[in-house]
Amino acid sequence: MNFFSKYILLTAILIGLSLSGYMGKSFYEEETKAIEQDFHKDVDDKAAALERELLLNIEVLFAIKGLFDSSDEVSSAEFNRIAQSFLARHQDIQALEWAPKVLENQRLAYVDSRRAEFPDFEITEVGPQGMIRALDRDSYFPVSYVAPIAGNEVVLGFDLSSSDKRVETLEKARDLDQSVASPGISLLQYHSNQKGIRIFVPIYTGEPTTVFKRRDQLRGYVLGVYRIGDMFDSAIKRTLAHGIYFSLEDRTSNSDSSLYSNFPAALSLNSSQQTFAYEKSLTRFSGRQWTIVAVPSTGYVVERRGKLPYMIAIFGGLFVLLGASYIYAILRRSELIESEVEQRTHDLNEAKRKLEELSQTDGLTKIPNRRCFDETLQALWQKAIREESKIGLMMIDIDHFKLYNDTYGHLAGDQCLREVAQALSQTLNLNTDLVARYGGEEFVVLLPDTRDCLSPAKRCQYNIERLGLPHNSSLTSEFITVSIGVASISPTQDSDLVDLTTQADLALYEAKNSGRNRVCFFKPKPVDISTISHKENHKTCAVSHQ
Ligand SMILES: Nc1nc2c(ncn2[C@@H]2O[C@H](COP(=O)(O)OP(=O)(O)OP(=O)(O)O)[C@@H](O)[C@H]2O)c(=O)[nH]1
Repeated sequence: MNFFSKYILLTAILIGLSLSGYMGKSFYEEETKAIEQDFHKDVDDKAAALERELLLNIEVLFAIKGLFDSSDEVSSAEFNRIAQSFLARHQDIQALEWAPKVLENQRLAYVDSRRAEFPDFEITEVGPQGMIRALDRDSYFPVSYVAPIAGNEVVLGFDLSSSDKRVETLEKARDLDQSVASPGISLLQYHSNQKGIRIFVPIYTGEPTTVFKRRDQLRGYVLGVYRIGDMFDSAIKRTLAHGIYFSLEDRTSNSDSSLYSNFPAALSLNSSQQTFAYEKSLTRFSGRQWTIVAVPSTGYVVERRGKLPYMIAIFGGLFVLLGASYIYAILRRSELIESEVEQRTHDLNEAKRKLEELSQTDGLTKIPNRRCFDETLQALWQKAIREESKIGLMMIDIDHFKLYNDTYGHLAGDQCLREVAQALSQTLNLNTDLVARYGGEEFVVLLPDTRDCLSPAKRCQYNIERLGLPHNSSLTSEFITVSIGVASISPTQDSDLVDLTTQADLALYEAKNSGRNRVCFFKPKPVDISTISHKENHKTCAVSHQ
């Protein structure tokens, strides 16, 4: 597999995996948004339920206010009767109370009148050691009626105006003629371990329309004490979703005050939960601004998480890897086929090369054959014409070879031919010269660009005789000898290639006729026969063309 294919495949895998991951992530984010919307809706539902609960509770106070508005003297029994009917339906009310305005000069008479019902009755306030008789002041707002009395006995006679902060709240309610809620308060004195709020509703004589008249005509306050935890729980029970952690904050003033929380003590929020954290402010009521802070539990999120994003990422990735494996297998297979084709082509080329070599080689002597000689001569001829160079040709014939065969046998004759061919090949420079078997016991040597053909011819004649191959029946020598005809030509466009072989042949003929074991050189015009002796017994002749 080449680098480019690998690079493309790897890039495709990376892109595929990234896309799968991206799609999985997109689905996951979409799912997160849907869960977030669900969560907001659930919290909004609960906030609305709490608002309804609060309104209902405030309505209870206005219903009791109606009782006081319709009568100047509401007895303890009347108050208890209506209060009990509300308490039966509102489980989150700690107490419903009536606190009339009592001036300092009315204190004794008032206390006496209340003692008719409660012998130990006293106007009280919180002292350093517990409840004490209220200190003297211009006016008091002692809790006269309490329903239910059980569990709330301690607040009977408690002067609401014994704390400056509370006085502030009372005066606000009085001046505005509205219900006003206190900040979160401890309900320990009511034997409750949760936080609560008091909501005060002012009661007047008649219907005062100005602040001054309200201050003047104030009769007292109807108040409700509410357990915030229970109120919150009963509101939550009316909605369906579970698994949400809530905390209720009073954000009326700048400093937050926690009124209620169902967060587990050791809860540490993970990043997913923090992502979903949501705050919902309730409609302002009785002068207070409450806010719900909500965080889903891990179960809430897990319950709503589907497996689709993971499936998309995992199966997408697997699909990409499978696809890539399939493509890899196909590429690998085509690569194997390609390499097989290459190997076969190589084998074919090798076989072809060998065939060509065989077709150019003589089977017996393993030197180039006649065909090779003809083709080489043809090529050299054209080259010599272009380069205006010479070509030399030797025709070498073993002397009395028939007699050799007859004497030593045909197989020995074959061996003799091999040795002569080898001697010729070793004598000449095969890088430039071509030694070939011309046929039978005849050899040719092509000498390209050679001015002196005679010297190599004589070397050949000498080296073959020097082989010392015995030839007892030879009429020329006791050893194998050769006759050599040499011709040399500078070819032109007008000259004929056959001329060279003819001339060499004529020279060979002359060598044979003039006694064998010699070199004859063809001369184109008559010349004097000159003898150039390499060794004394190596004869050379020249033959002129007639
Ligand atoms: N052993 C063997 N002999 C061959 C081969 N080719 C040709 N011959 C023999 O070579 C001999 C050539 O004989 P001739 O043409 O009469 O020539 P010669 O006997 O050498 O006589 P001159 O050439 O005149 O010296 C023949 O007897 C062929 O049979 C071959 O491949 N192997």
